[in-house]
Amino acid sequence: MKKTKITLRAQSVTKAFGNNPVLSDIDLQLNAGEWLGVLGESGSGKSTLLRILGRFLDAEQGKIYFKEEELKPVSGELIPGHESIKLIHQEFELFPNQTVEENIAYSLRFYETVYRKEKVAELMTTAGLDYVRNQKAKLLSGGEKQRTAIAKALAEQPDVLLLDEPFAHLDNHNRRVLGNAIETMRNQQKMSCIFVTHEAADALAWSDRIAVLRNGKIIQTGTPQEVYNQPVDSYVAELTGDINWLSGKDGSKDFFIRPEKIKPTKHPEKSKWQGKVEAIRFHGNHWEIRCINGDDRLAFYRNRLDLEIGQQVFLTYAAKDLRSI
Ligand SMILES: Nc1ncnc2c1ncn2[C@@H]1O[C@H](COP(=O)(O)OP(=O)(O)OP(=O)(O)O)[C@@H](O)[C@H]1O
Repeated sequence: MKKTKITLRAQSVTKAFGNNPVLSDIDLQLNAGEWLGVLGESGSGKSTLLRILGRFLDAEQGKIYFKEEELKPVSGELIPGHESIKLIHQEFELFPNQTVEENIAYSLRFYETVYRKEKVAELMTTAGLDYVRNQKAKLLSGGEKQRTAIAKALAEQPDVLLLDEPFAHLDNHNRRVLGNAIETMRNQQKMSCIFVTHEAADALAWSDRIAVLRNGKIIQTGTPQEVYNQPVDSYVAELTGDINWLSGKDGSKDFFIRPEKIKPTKHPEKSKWQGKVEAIRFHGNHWEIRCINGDDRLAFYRNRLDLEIGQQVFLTYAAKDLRSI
């Protein structure tokens, strides 16, 4: 069997700021070539974890390994960080008065001129930055800054890229441009990446594997499909998407089901739930139909609008799609 190569590993990492415990007993590994999304709410400890992994902050307990090497504490070092690990902070840290091209070229300043120019041109094209190559960094939009920072980091050909909320504050267009740029860069430079995000959609779309962080603890790791379809608890279920709760035998809300697993049926005798349409919401690529029956509510999705408010609906689903937690 092929052995998985681990690029970066956190072992039993614990961190507190004063009396505030921020990370407890974190075990995490990043495999070679893998994109790992750390998904967690604001304040769950994501940035702290990245800073420890990037060697900008020391853990109180625990160890960090890069490949086989145990990393030494940062305190006492003149320059934090690690030459093979690049952390891109939320503030990007570009040279504000230098152009996009100059910012990227800086990372390659020790290389020979012809190679440097070629590499900078290639990175700018990949990151979709040609049209702003002569723009000063301080005048760039958030998305352009983010792409410049990533291109600048990639110029150094790190083994590991650590991205702190890469899609934060970006509109849909810029998310797509950045996403495409990341995809291209990812395919070209076989590097590993950990990105942290509070957006489930980003974690689901861009990760090979997701680690869910809650109050400084990793409560689930798995492929996006595993985390979405087999969440370990209702917290992960609700963090990663919409759910409907269904009553168990004693009336408690024991089961949940994703809205996309529910279908209307024309055969009342086959239905497992019935009610009236209470509200209809348009989400662009689907309609959300919200139904009510007494105190119970259920939502499901339709890709065309063939129901109206007040209409009686009979709904069905497969037993395998019900999850109990
Ligand atoms: N240098 C620090 N000193 C004291 N407390 C800190 C420090 N850095 C972070 N914290 C605290 O640690 C906790 C976790 O912060 P962290 O920035 O890691 O969370 P996060 O999940 O990245 O949040 P966000 O998504 O809002 O950026 C927060 O309560 C924060 O206030």
